[in-house]
Amino acid sequence: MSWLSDYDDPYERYDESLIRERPNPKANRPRTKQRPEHGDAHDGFVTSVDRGRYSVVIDEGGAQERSITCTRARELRKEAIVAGDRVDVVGDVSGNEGTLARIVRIQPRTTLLRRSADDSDEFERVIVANADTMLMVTAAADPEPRPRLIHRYLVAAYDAGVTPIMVVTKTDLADPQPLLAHFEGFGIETFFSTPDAPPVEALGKRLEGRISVAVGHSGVGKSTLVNALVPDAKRATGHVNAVTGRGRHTSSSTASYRIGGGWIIDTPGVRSFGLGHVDTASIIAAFPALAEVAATCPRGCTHLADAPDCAMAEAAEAGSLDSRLVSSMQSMLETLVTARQGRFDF
Ligand SMILES: Nc1nc2c(ncn2[C@@H]2O[C@H](COP(=O)(O)OP(=O)(O)OP(=O)(O)O)[C@@H](O)[C@H]2O)c(=O)[nH]1
Ligand SMILES: [Zn+2]
Repeated sequence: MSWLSDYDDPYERYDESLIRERPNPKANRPRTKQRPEHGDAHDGFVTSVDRGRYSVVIDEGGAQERSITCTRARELRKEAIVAGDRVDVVGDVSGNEGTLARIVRIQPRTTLLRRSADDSDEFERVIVANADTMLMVTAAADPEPRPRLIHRYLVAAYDAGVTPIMVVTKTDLADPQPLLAHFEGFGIETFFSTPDAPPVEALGKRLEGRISVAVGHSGVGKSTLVNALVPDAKRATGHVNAVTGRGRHTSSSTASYRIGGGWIIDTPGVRSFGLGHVDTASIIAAFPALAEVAATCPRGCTHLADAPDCAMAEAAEAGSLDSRLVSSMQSMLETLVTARQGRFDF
């Protein structure tokens, strides 16, 4: 069979029934059972996906760490395999020129970052698996910050159980505080970056050992930041790199960079974050204190600022909930509702 018939959308389609079944709402469990003949499989980490070919790192962190190219077993045809996935691999795992191994199993995921194609579309695509951190890059100016785009990132992160952290670049050009005021209630860990002082040390330490997914729209300085954090990342953009598999399709493919014992996954899949699939309750659940109060809201409460008898708003008023958290949440939910109504887009 030609590999062309195994073509993958880079943000592969995902069978929603899998999500409904998963016991842990923040992750999914692959359906495929490990077959006995794959007992000798190797552990791998998927760094990029390109047209049915997967770049997979074998012996991660070991003396023989290497990147190999894989295809996937026929029984996994309907499964989305994305950067960040940990997989079982069989076949020729030498990584020698021209060799091709085979992914036979997706290991259970801790998180799954998803998006829908657009805000009215409930069909989900998987972007990145197993990320524990979302590195949101935004500029204080040039381009103008887009608080509602950041709401989108946050919605996707909270929904997936991924911790968002923010890097505000270009603080040499403008005061970042007005932007940050939009999210102050969420208590997001924030770093600042200028060309003279990229937060290499502090951020490097924060990302050490993590799987981080980098998001940010064009021009905010994401590449500049990643290059500062990962000195050989630049080389990775110029030619096909052994670890990242990044090459010809630099602008349209996912790249994963080593940072300490962790990874930064930079993917174009997050440029547009359709929110059609997101359920309000799963975002509120990211804040247990909020979720507890929201459970006592009138049935079908939107929790928006104008919602009648919203327990969240009442608790903020009474001082039993952080009013900044409630107002940040109200404003983020407003973005979600507005987006769903098709009243704005990016
Ligand atoms: N003044 C200032 N300029 C910056 C800063 N960081 C990046 N830039 C400039 O902003 C421009 C865009 O930076 P990039 O790193 O290419 O931005 P990007 O987010 O990767 O954008 P794409 O490559 O389109 O995805 C470049 O001209 C950078 O030199 C900063 O902190 N301050
Ligand atoms: Zn409410």
